[in-house]
Amino acid sequence: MTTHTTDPSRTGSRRPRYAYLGPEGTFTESALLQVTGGEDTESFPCSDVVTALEMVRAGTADYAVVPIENSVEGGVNATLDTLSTGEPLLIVREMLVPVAFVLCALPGTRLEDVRQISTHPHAWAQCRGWIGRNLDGVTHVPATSTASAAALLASGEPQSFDAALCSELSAREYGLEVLASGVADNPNAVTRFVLVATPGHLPEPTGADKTTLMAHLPDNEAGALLRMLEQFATRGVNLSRIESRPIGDSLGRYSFSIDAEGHLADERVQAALVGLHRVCPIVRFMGSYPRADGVRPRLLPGTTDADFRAARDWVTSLLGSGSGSE
Ligand SMILES: O=C(O)C(=O)C[C@]1(C(=O)O)C=C[C@@H](O)C=C1
Repeated sequence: MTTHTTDPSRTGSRRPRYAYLGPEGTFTESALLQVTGGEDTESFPCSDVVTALEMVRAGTADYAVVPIENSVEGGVNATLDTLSTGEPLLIVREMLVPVAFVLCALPGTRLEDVRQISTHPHAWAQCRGWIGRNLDGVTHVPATSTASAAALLASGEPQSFDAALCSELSAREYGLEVLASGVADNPNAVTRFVLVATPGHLPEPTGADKTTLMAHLPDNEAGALLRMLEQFATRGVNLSRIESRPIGDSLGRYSFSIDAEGHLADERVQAALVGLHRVCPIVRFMGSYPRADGVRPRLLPGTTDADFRAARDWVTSLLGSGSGSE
C-alpha cells in the first residue's frame, strides 16, 4: 500500500519514504512503482526534482526518484546539477520508462480549438514535430510535470491553456478526454530515472553496472578534456553518457557529467578513477548501480580484473626482488 503524505515531518513512520516528481500520474511515478511494487511505503509527490532530492538530504525522505536522461531530449539539468553540487547523494538504482504521450483536454474541447498546450518542457520537446504538423499557431505553457498540466486542467480553475500533453494513464486519472494519441516524434522514446539515497551502502556489482561521476577540468589547459577522457580509454572503460554543464561562476567554465560502464568494485573503473583524480581538480563519485537494461560491457583484452591484478602483482614482485616473472 502506498500512502501519499504532504507533511513528512509529522508522520514519524518507519516505512521507507520516497520523494518523487509528482503529482500522481507522472512518468516519474511509474518509475517509482518499479521500485516499490506492492511494498508498504510512504511517498511524497514533489513539484520539482530539486525538492525531492533535498528531502533526502534533509532526512525527511529515505529515497528520491527523479528523471535523469531522456533518449530524445538528453540530460535533465536540474537533476544533474543538484546531484553534482551540495551534500553528496548516491544513485543506487536506475529505472527505464518508455514514454508515450496523448493530447487531452476537458470533455467537449475540439482538437481544432486547441491554442495553448501545457506540459513539462521535456515532453514538449518530444512532441514538437507532431504539434507543428497537426496544429496551427499553438504555443507551449510550461508545467512542472506532465501530470501537473493534466491536474491543473481538470481542477476546474481557469487556466492559460486548453489542453495538456501527458501519459494516457494520467489523462484517464484526471478525467480528461483524449484528443489524439501517439503524439510523439519518436515512438521509441525512453526516459531514465534514478533512485537516490544518502551515501552509505554501495549496491553490489552485478557485472552489468554503471558508474556516475562529475569532473571539473583544470582551467585554461590545452588538451585537458582529452587527458580526462584518456583515463577511461586506456583502462578500457566505455562511457554511455558524457555532457558538459556550466559551473556557473563565469563564462567558459564547465564540468562534465559522466556515466561510465562498470562498477567501482571493477579494477578498470578504480584505475580510471585514480587517473581522473590525478588530472582533474574536482571529481565527484555519484554511485555505482546495476544497469536497468542488464547489458554487460564488452571488455577489451587486458582490462579484466584478473589482468589488472596480475599486472599489480608483477610490479609488487619487482619491488621485492628486483626481478619478477613476465
Ligand atoms: O512530467 C513527467 O511526467 C515526468 O515524470 C518528467 C519527465 C522528464 O523530466 O523528462 C519524464 C518523462 C518524460 O520524458 C517527460 C517528463
